[in-house]
Amino acid sequence: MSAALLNGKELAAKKREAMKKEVSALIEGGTTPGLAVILVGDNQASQTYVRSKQKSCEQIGIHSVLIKLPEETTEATLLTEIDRLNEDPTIDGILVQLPLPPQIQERAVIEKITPSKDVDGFHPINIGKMMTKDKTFLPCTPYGIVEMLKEADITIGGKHVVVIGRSNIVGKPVGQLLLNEDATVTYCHSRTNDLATFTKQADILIVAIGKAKFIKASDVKEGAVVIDVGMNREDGKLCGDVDFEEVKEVASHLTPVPGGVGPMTITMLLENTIQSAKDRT
Ligand SMILES: Nc1nc(=O)c2c([nH]1)NC[C@@H]1CN(c3ccc(C(=O)N[C@@H](CCC(=O)O)C(=O)O)cc3)C=[N+]21
Repeated sequence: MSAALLNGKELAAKKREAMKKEVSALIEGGTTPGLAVILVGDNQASQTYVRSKQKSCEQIGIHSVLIKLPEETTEATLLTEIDRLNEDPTIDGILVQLPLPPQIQERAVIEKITPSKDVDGFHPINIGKMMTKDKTFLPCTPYGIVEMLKEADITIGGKHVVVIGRSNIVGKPVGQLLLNEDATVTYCHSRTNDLATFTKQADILIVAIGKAKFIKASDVKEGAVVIDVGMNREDGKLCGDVDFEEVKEVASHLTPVPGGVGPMTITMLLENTIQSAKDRT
């Protein structure tokens, strides 16, 4: 058996084509969506991601502003910068690239962003709204995963979803979003005993643990849908948390890395920014 690929790159391109038209119409009506990205320090991976976000904005006509701050920036300086952007009427979305240097508290920064411009969906108010299924900005990676499942006509309701990883940006919210879609959700993590017992029960397996090729064919039920959120660099090559060559023989659907979840993450960031511009009062 060979799994069907869940092609995130292709779906991202399709969605961005539609967004381009939407942005043109918004600009026509006098509203140019604007995204501000703040990058503190010169982490190599972060610079690459930020460049990719900017390029994507450009492609579809979103106005993007990059604010580069030095590694030694204090928390107070960053908070002041965020406040300025909170008040800036040309900015609909604010993204502070994570991780931050150790002298800056992530929590304080996320809470400083006004919830109506929190296009990452990381603010506790927006997390709360997601839990209660109120309208809000959904975190981009989980949102992108749900969009990919829907595009492939994969039923979520009633399915057993097993999530490996419990981060605030991927594991926890992706489980919550799929619960909102009536899945039965199990969370596993680094302290789970006998992990394979759980993974083998998954109809939909979401892997976000940050260990290259960690999930093998023997961990996966025949016909399962496998979503690989991993982004590991192995001698310059990008590689997921799933052993692709093995798992493609047992899964019914599988996301590649690169070209799977990653491009959808950025696409949903653009979507949230457009939504925010539409909500401008
Ligand atoms: N405030 C904040 N929001 C984020 O959304 C955020 C962040 N901080 N910090 C870092 C992570 C990581 N992240 C990625 C997004 C897209 C790809 C992506 O498009 N990857 C391509 C490959 C890229 C390559 O070749 O390096 C792919 O999977 O095909 C990867 C990683 C967003 N993050």
